[in-house]
Amino acid sequence: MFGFSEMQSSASTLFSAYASLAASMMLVRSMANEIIPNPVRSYIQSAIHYLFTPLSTQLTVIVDEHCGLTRNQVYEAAEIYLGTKISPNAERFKVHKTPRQKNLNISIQKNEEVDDTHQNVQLKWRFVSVEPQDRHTGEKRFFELTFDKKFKEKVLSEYLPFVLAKYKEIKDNDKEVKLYAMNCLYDYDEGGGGGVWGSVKLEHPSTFETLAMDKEMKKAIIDDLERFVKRKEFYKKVGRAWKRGYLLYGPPGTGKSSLIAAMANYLKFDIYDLELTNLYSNSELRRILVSTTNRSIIVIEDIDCSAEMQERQLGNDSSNTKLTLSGLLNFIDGLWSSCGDERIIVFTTNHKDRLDPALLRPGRMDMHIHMSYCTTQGFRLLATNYLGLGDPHRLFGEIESLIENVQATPAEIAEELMKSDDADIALGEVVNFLKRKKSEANNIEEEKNLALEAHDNKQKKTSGAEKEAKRMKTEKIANRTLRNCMKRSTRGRRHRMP
Ligand SMILES: Nc1ncnc2c1ncn2[C@@H]1O[C@H](COP(=O)(O)OP(=O)(O)OP(=O)(O)O)[C@@H](O)[C@H]1O
Ligand SMILES: [Mg+2]
Repeated sequence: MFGFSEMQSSASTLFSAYASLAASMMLVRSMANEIIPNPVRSYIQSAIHYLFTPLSTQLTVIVDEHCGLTRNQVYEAAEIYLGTKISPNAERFKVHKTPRQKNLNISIQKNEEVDDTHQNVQLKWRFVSVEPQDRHTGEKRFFELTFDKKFKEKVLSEYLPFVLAKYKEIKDNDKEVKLYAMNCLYDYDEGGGGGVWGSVKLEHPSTFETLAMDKEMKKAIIDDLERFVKRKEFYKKVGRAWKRGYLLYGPPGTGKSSLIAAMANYLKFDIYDLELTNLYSNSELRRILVSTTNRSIIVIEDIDCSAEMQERQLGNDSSNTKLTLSGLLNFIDGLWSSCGDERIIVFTTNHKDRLDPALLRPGRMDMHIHMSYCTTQGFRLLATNYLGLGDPHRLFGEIESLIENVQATPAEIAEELMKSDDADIALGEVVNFLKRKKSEANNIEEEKNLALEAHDNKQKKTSGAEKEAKRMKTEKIANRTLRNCMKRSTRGRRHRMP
């Protein structure tokens, strides 16, 4: 057993040992502080810290709201994307909408967390907002994305691009398609056009579902559009401007303008309606085209009527002071592509045969689309759309056999179908209309035949003497032309003689 005095002495020994150890430690530390330079010291400290801290398997990526002065796209994408991932158990979230947006936007609250899974990778997002430190700094907002370290590559190369693509999809869905026109009283504050163009919301309800046209042609157009929007890299690789040209031709009322609206609604591209008759020079045309935005359809309706533009001259002959077809073709051929991407150019005409051959040259307009008179297939689609018919109606057979022999446009058929909600009445109107049209066509044909017959008879009556006089007159003219040509060529040779 230890007595009290023994215990006292051992405690004091212990204390003095501790005191001397502490003193030597302090000495060593102050010596180390003096001998070992600062950077080496902090390296040793962090190495010791690393050795004694349990290894974390988690990695956190910070997605700041801004990168420099511009907004970080990944942040914007995360904000919108996470709105679609809010769990049903969430107790709070934010909702907002601007006048130009179609749908409500949902986003997460400060310090809220959202779990996500992508190809078996578990991810946790957290929205952090730091209050401003002083008057000069704003609120700092960012997302933290945490996941297992071993998926770092997968998250960076697959998951985040996936979030960006989803964001684009959501934005595109929310986008309002606009129709821009020049020198009109539309809203000029909408941006996109630098004051040259005014815009209104495109209210045209036409879609590929409502469009009556050859099924295969319709599919070919949709496939072509889809291929076009997906091929950014391809166009870059082959050094071509990322644009596509369509020529739509056919009689009035066959759906050319409706097809353009369907394309715009399908791709969510804005339409720029370019009225060439309002333009007077190539430089004006260039200015107008440069101020159109990406992801748009530039439309020139009735291009055959615009062909006269070649005649319109202003001032002298230099290429910029008059508007020419070649000026327009230069832009189409990609000279202006450096200031735009993802453009579609559409020309429409009622008379393909009247177009300048330069417009029809291969490679200029990528697709020539014929919008034809209503076919039986087209009629079925219109009847289904307008009357909501599920099964074939008893009048279909009669209408279809009439349609095969009459040139009626989808616009005309649609007008008849609109006359009543009652299928029997509306389809009866279609039958009457087609019959009327057929008899009109027969009458015209008859009149034409009669006129031809009369002409033939007149020809036959022309006497032999008259024929001989005509022949001699033609021969005289031919001889005179030949003499003139010979005179000119002799004169030309004389000039060139040394
Ligand atoms: N192929 C079609 N499918 C569905 N509806 C059509 C079709 N063609 C015409 N229509 C109907 O007729 C209306 C007029 O057609 P649209 O303006 O598209 O014809 P267009 O070919 O552009 O005529 P134009 O040569 O006179 O400009 C459309 O609003 C639509 O209701
Ligand atoms: Mg039209």
